[in-house]
Amino acid sequence: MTEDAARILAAHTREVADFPKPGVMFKDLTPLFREPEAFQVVLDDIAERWAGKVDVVAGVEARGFILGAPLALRMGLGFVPIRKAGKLPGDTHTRSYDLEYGTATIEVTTDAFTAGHRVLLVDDVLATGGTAAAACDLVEGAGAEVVALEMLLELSFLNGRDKLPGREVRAILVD
Ligand SMILES: O=P(O)(O)OC[C@H]1O[C@H](OP(=O)(O)OP(=O)(O)O)[C@H](O)[C@@H]1O
Ligand SMILES: Nc1ncnc2[nH]cnc12
Repeated sequence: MTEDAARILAAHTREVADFPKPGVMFKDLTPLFREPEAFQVVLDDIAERWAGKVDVVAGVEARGFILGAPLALRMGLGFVPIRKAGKLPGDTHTRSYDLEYGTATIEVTTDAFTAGHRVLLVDDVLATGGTAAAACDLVEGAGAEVVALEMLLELSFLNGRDKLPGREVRAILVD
């Protein structure tokens, strides 16, 4: 990420202690999402990095949608929603995983990806890495290739990258 984009991202992150559970320091990116000029700088940074190198953008519910859909449009690509369990109609692939503050199951429809498609996977925060690892598994189980992950923020003390060996992960490291 360019220094400009990283500075803007840091300036538009709000920290909320003890949310959603005691002991968790929540990194809230809604200040970024509600400032169009700042959000555009971050989207442009990601779009320029991956232009011509990916075929589709996928994002994880819910905050990955806020980032992924405008990014995909900006890149002239389609967007695939990876949703929490029970929300998508028809046949789905499913994965369950542990979160910093609970457990979750995510799904994608079996017709979402074309075999061999190069996927850019996006979300707002990499914490334990459970969501990202499960999402990679889903995409690749569906026959597509995860080219890289754009996560905006990475919580350094949770070592989420350990669950993503060999993956290209772009994110700003935060405490
Ligand atoms: O690295 P992990 O420990 O897996 O955590 C990261 C995930 O947690 C948050 O989503 P959350 O599940 O809270 O759902 P939301 O987007 O609906 O708020 C965040 O947006 C990531 O998807
Ligand atoms: N501490 C945190 N802040 C924001 N999103 C998260 N997702 C998982 N852990 C999180």
